Formats: sequence, structure tokens, C-alpha cells
Amino acid sequence: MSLVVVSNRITRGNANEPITGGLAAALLPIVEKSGAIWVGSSGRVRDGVQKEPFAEVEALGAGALAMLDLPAAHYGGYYEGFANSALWPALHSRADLIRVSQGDYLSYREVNAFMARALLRFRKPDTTFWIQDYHFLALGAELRDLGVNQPIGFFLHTPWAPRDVIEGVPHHRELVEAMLAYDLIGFQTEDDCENFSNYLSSTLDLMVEDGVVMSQHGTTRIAVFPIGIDVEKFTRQAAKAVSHPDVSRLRRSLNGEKLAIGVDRLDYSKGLVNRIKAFDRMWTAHPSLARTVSLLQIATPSRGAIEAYGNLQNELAKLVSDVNGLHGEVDWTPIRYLNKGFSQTVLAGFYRTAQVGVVTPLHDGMNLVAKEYVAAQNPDDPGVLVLSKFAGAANELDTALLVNPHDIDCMARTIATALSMPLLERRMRWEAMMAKLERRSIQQWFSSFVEALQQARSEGEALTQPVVRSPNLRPLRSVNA
Ligand SMILES: O=P(O)(O)OC[C@H]1O[C@H](O[C@H]2O[C@H](CO)[C@@H](O)[C@H](O)[C@H]2O)[C@H](O)[C@@H](O)[C@@H]1O
Ligand SMILES: O=c1ccn([C@@H]2O[C@H](COP(=O)(O)OP(=O)(O)O)[C@@H](O)[C@H]2O)c(=O)[nH]1
Repeated sequence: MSLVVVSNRITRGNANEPITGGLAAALLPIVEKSGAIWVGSSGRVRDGVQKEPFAEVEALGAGALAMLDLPAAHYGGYYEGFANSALWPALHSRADLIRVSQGDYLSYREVNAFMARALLRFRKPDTTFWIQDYHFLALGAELRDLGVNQPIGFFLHTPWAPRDVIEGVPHHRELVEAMLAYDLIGFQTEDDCENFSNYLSSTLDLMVEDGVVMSQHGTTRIAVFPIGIDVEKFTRQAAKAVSHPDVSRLRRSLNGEKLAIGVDRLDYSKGLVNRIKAFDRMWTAHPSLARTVSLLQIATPSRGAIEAYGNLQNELAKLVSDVNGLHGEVDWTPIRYLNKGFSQTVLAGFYRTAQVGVVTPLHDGMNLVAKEYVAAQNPDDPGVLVLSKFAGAANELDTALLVNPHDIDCMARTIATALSMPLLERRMRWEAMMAKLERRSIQQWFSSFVEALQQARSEGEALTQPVVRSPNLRPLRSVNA
């Protein structure tokens, strides 16, 4: 079998550069080791109609990277528009932030159709396609329309919200019907999978039996595949990184003071405002903790052209400045706030330096930073993870200190508890989390999904004749009308 993996975001895997987002971080080791072809956006756009989509292909470990220039006329409407201003807020249960326009939807559909045409070049008789994330909900149906009858799987990296929020996106029905062209749809958590099943039964009147739904497309299996990390790599990197110049500088700057760390894209789903408020409240309630602990908050810029993201950046900058102004001293800055990224090698060293990892999203598909923080700890003296119960990672990392990210007082108390936790308790909690991370590594995620996809395909073929033309997706010309 040859495997073609498709995502909007890709990475070239330069060990000295930051990786943007968990999807790219997770897929990198898989492509490098499995020999898959990874197709995604080059980050550049191209004017005019591309009859034959242009792809720059280069080696990536045992695999290859194919970088596509997406159509200039549709890129903004697709990425900043429909994908990140309509679908992302809906998937993260922020109906108040959903912004839709027919033009954006058309661009989204155009880019999905463009990607389908581009993929034909990589198709062989034994190819399996694995499509990633909400950028490409309609890609499977577009591929079927082009006559592709190979197995096509889909994995959603974000949460799937309850039905009433999803219905806030005017095109929900058409898109979910199109998703049923996939042979297998994977989710991060049982809750996401259940929300999707409820949508199918309540909105589309389709029954899911034993994880299989029958539609005009044939059969689709839906299941849960929590994404993992390369545990061994992070553990190794963290031990080595202590001597990295950036990590040494951080350690020297601490002067015996403890460190809490947060690493997030600057995204409203990550709960950054409440996190800063929790630290503020902790220092106010426990003045003795001033000077004894600071927060290193790495907040990497993300989707800055979207209004909600720009607003958040301004709000955070002001809040951090207020908190530092209130609690700071001439020789102590409570919050070290950085709007830039670091390589994973350096991050691993930062994680190991910090006594507390703070991961408090309001909603998050998984959150790989939480897993990386755990994997990077020194087994003899591990730090404590404070984790939102609304991150997918909380299902496995259930011996972290779980918090409600809306409850600022409780977060403040929990961070203080984490800072004073005795070694024995830290070790017990950490060992339990490590055992789970090792069982559910990124390699295990990959092989279990690909195996389930092959199986779903053969079960589906035994039950129905594969449908090639996609019955429900409106052709582009009528979306445009
Ligand atoms: O590509 P961007 O628009 O810059 O955004 C970065 C990625 O953010 C999201 O990541 C998700 O995937 C992670 C791995 O499964 C998961 O841990 C996290 O909870 C998700 O938010 C998005 O889903 C990706 O498509 C983006 O590339
Ligand atoms: O400066 C940074 C910040 C983050 N990351 C990586 O970006 C990913 C973030 O993934 P996560 O699942 O936590 O959140 P997402 O950004 O995908 O929503 C992790 O693998 C981090 O190691 C990085 O390489 N450098």
C-alpha cells in the first residue's frame, strides 16, 4: 500500500525551527518513518487558473513532501475565511465568533476541489488517502467525484461541537453529508465522536450502528484515535537540551526562583486570558509567592489577519502589562511573555526546567504541549501538569491536576498546590501519565488509524457497492449561483 497524507499545514522538519501547530508536529515523524507522501500548502499562492496544479516535491526522511501553491483568488476566503472564521469557532463551541459569507464558502469549496485535482497526480492503484482536519471536509467527496475509488480516511484534530453549535454554520448539512464519502472518520475523543453521531441521527436522520453509518455514499465507520507524541524523542531531547544555550540562559536567569510554563498559539481557544488572571489572583492571594515563581508564557502569533485573533493579541498584551505593573519589582518580572516560537529541541529543555506546566484551554482537540511537557520531565524530580479538563489530553492525562479553565479562583489555588507538591506525589502522578503516553504514542496512532481504514474499506465493500459519484455535494457551479 502507498499512503498519501493531506493537510493544509505542513512542515519541512528543520530541527532548529519552531513547528506551527500540533498537526504538523505529529505528522512529521510519521511521514519521515513510514515513507508516505505528505501533500499540503506551500504557504505561497499563485494567480490565475492552474489547469495542472503545481507542486514542489522534496524528500522528507523515508517519505516526501509535496507543497502546493494554492489559488490566490481563494486562499483568504478558504483559510482565514471559512476554515478559521466559520468552522474553527464552531468546532470550538464559540458560536458567537462564527463569521460566514457565501464568498468564503465558495473559496473553501474551490480549494477542496483544487486539492482533489492535485492529488490525482499522486494516485497509484494501491494508494490509500488520509485527509487531515476541518480544512478539507469536502475533499473526500471531491475525490469520489473525480472517480477515485481507493480507501479515503479522514481525521479531525479539533473537537466536534454539540449539534446546535455546528448548526450555526449555514452549510453544515452539505458538508457533513460530503464527509460521509470517507470510509473512516477519526476523532480525538469519545465526546467528539458522540457529538458527531448525535448530529447524524438528529440532524440527518441517519443511524450509527456499531460505529458504522450507512448513507448514499455507502458505509462510513466512525471511531476514536487519540493522537500521541514521539515520547522517546522528547525524553531524549529534553535530557540533552539542558546544555543548549537558550536553555542555559533561562536557567541562569531564574536565580533559584521556580518557573511555570505555558506554550500556546495565540488563539482564543487556549484560555490565555483566564490563565494570566489566575496567576494575578494567585500572587494577590499569596503575596509570599511573589518573587518565588514566575510564568514563562510563549504565545506564538497565529492567524493574525482574523479580527478575533488581533483583538486577543491586544487584550493579552494589555493584561500582561497590567499584571507585571502591579506585582513586578525592579529585579523581578512575574510574567515573561514572548510572541515568538522556539524549536522543539529548545522547548523540550524549557519544559524540563519548569516545575509546573500550565495547559488551560477552554476547548482543545488534544493539546500536544501537555503531552510534551510530561515526556520532557526528569523522572527523579518531575514537574506538575495543571491541565484543563476540556483539553482532549485530559482523557489520558487524568493524574494531572485537572482544572475548569473558567474558574479563575480554583486555577489560582491549583497552581499554588502544584508549586508545593511533595516529590512522592509528583512522581506517582507523572509515572501514571508516562505509562499512558507510551501506550498511545504517535506511531500507535498512525498504525491503528491506517489499519482501521483498510478494514473499514473491506467491510464497506462487503456491504455495498462503492459509490463513485458523490450524491450530495452540490457541484461548485451551483454553490456559486
Ligand atoms: O495551521 P494553523 O492554522 O497555523 O494552526 C495550527 C494547527 O492548529 C490545530 O491543531 C490541532 O491539532 C493538534 C494535533 O492533533 C491538536 O493537539 C490540537 O488540539 C488541535 O488544535 C489545527 O487543528 C491544525 O489543523 C492546525 O495546523
Ligand atoms: O514555539 C513553539 C510553540 C509550539 N511548538 C509546537 O507546536 C505544537 C502545538 O501543538 P498543540 O497540539 O499543543 O496545539 P495547536 O497549536 O496544534 O492547537 C507542539 O507540538 C509544540 O511543540 C513549537 O514547535 N514551537
